[in-house]
Amino acid sequence: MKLFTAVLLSPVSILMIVLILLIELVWLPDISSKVLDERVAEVSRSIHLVGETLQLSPTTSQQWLPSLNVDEVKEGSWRKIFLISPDTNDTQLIPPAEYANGARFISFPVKNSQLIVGAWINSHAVLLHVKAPVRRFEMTVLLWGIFFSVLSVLLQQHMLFKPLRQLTREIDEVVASGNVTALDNSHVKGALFEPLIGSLTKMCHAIKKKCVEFESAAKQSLIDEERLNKALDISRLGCWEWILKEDRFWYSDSLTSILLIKDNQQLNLESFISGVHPADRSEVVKKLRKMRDDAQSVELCFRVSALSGEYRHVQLLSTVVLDSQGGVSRICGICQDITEHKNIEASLKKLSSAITHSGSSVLITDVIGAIEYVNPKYTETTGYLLADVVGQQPELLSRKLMKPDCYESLWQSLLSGQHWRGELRGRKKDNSTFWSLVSISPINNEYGELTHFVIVCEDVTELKDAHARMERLALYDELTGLPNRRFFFSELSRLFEQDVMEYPSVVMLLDLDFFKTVNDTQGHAAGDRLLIEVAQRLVGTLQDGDIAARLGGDEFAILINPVLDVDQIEVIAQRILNEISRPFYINEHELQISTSLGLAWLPKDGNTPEALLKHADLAMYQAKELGRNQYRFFTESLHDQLQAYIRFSREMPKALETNSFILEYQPQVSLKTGAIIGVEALVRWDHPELGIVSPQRFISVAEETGFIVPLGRWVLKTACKTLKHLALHQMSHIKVAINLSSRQFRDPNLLTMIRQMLQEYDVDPACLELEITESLLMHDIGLAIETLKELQALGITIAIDDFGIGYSSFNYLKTLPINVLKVDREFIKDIPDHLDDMEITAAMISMAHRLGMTVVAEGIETQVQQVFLEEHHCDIGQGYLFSRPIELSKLMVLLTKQDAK
Ligand SMILES: Nc1nc2c(ncn2[C@@H]2O[C@@H]3COP(=O)(O)O[C@H]4[C@@H](O)[C@H](n5cnc6c(=O)[nH]c(N)nc65)O[C@@H]4COP(=O)(O)O[C@H]3[C@H]2O)c(=O)[nH]1
Repeated sequence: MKLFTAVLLSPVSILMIVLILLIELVWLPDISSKVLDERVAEVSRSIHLVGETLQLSPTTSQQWLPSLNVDEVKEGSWRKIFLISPDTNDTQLIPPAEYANGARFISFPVKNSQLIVGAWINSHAVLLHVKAPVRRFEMTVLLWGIFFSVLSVLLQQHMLFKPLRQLTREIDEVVASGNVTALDNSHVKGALFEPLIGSLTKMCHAIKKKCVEFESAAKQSLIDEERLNKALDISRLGCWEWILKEDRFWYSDSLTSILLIKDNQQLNLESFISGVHPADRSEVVKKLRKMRDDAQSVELCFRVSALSGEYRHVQLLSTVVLDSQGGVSRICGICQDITEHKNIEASLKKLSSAITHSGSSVLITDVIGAIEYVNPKYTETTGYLLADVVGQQPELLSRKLMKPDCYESLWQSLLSGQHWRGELRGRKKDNSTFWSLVSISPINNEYGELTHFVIVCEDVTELKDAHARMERLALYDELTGLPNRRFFFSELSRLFEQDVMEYPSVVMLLDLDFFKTVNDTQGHAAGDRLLIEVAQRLVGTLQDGDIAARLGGDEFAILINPVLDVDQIEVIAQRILNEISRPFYINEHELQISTSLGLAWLPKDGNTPEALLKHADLAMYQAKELGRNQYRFFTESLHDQLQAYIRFSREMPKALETNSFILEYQPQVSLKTGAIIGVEALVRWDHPELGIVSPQRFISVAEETGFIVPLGRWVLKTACKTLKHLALHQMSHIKVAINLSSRQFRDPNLLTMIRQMLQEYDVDPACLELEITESLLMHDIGLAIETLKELQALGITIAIDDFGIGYSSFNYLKTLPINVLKVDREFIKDIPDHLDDMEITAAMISMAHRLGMTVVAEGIETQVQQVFLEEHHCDIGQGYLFSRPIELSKLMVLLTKQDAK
């Protein structure tokens, strides 16, 4: 069909069709008409000849010939020609008789015998004659035309369309593959297309080149876009546009995180404003409206907040875009996250305010030390305003007021970029000088170049004065003016550092007997006065070069170095004892005290200052134990005591765990009835190596180490168990007294512990007696009284132990909540030999009774003592005369026997 159309539409076919159409429509009709006319003329001539032949008068004939009506009738392809006599009006058709040359001649008689000659000419036959060669010609032309058309179409197909299709396919493939340079022309045959292919290839290369250019431009544009986005991201910047007509905001991606909005969130004025921090909203709305209404560009700083509570500071810069009528159509601008700037600004503000309001003077100088800034504190301290000193070098850094080596080291460290700190002297506007603790820090810029110094000065003039005072205080006792413990210790240490000691030295330690009581009864001022006078007397007993120091409280130390005459030491010691035991007159009161002296030789009695002092201390305690107002030298046996101390303090906690402590009970007998009415619980230590150890050996150690607290708890618990045991055996009238040391008494848990114990063992508090000593009351008398009252409120009885041996005073005793007074064994033991003791004992019993107290006499060993006490109405007796301390089982036997009586 395609081929047919191609052939039909080929130029040859069209030319041929035009030619045939011309022949058929123009030339053939014309020639046919001419041939037919010629034939008619010829037949007319024949008919004429027939007329002549028929002898029709030529005239006549000629007359009628012209009038001969030759009627041409077209009837089918025939043409009839008639020759009619002029007179004849009536014509009758007579069928043709003869044909010749396409004409049929007829003759037929008509009315009046006249002849009518006629002829029919078969025009079809005539024209056929004419058309036949034409038709042949046309046929020939048609055939050749078709031939050439087909040929041309085939040639076109072969030479034009096929390569063209191939080329098209190639181009399609290239287009599909996108590889413009890959045009393969090997399949495209025909020289016709070579220029085209050449041009196409060129075009491809040109396109390729353009593509490459385009691609690289596109790549570059992508890179540029990415860079731009990165730059926007890094600078925390975004673009935005407010399309007013639609009330819609367009914004760049980077703004999502800046404005804390969701990805692709549609924004209009309302939703945009809803993201603004509530406190900033009204201002933002006002400014945006102003922009819109007044076509003004504005700059806005505000906060945006997210639902999470997070908020950021942003800065909005805008410009208005006008439409053709001059109205504002859009507002566009940029928006930057300035949170960090704001934070930095805030911290800078803080820093600046801190510097301005700093309590220290702050100066900022340039790199050569010229002042650029001073804060108000500097002005306050020195009197200089910024205007007075700007551009000048601070005096602090000048050579004038600094030692040369200090100046050198300061500038050396500063110029090497290091911080410097030290004390410098400055000068005020009034020319007076002051001391500053100066801290100088070099400031580098972002390139690491030294640009400034920040100098912070603390006025330490007062501090320096105080320091000097403190140094004095650090080495000297403020009250007495004597060297203090530190001074004494360092002097002692200095001696130990000597390699060879030509002469020995001696250390004396002393503390005042009953000083605490003086303090409590006469007041602290009197106590202080006493200490001052003691110090003066001590110094008075010594020679130049000897050191008397106050170690603290009522404790003094003396260093005699060197000791040229060993025998003289005892003389000095005795002199000291004498001096201290001389009465003191303070506030018009006569005070009599004594002291106990402990002496240790250097280097014999200690390898270190600590050991030497410890040994002198031990000797002093021994002097105290031996009755005070005496001196003792350190001996090896004292050293043994020290060793025991160390050993006991280590072993006691374990002993408690292994139940190595035992409680014994010493009966207390009513001197009226002779019946046992109570017991004193006394602890012992059943030591695996030492056997039964007396409390006199370990209680002091336990007190010093604090172990007395758990040990005391154990004693109380055991005593409560015993009380419960006694109650079970119907002996609930028997009281148990336990000793309470001062360390236990200061334990804040004491009351709670006692309450719990009483409750746990269901003990009647009235059966429990707590024995305290006077020394226990010395620490904080107010607190002690309060505690005792609380214990009494529980129903517990309080007894004061060892009464009479201290600075006991009935005046003082009456203020205390005490139920029982125990007269110490010291007063009993020498009855009846010492009249003094007997008188004192009698007085004590009598006074105690007046104060409503029960009196217990300790250490009764003889009948005489018992009788004496009974005579003086002592209530209760305790001592070996009645019983030694015994274990519970033996006590039970004793009590059972008594009950049986
Ligand atoms: N020469 C002689 N001595 C007599 C006579 N009658 C009693 N003694 C002894 O005198 C001491 C009386 O106890 P203290 O004055 O409370 O003196 C007690 C007390 O202060 C303390 N102590 C004992 N047990 C405890 C305790 O559980 N806790 C506390 N904190 N201290 C305790 O140990 C000190 C000594 O206790 P002990 O060695 O048991 O010595 C007991 C006792 O055995 C006598 O007729 N002649």
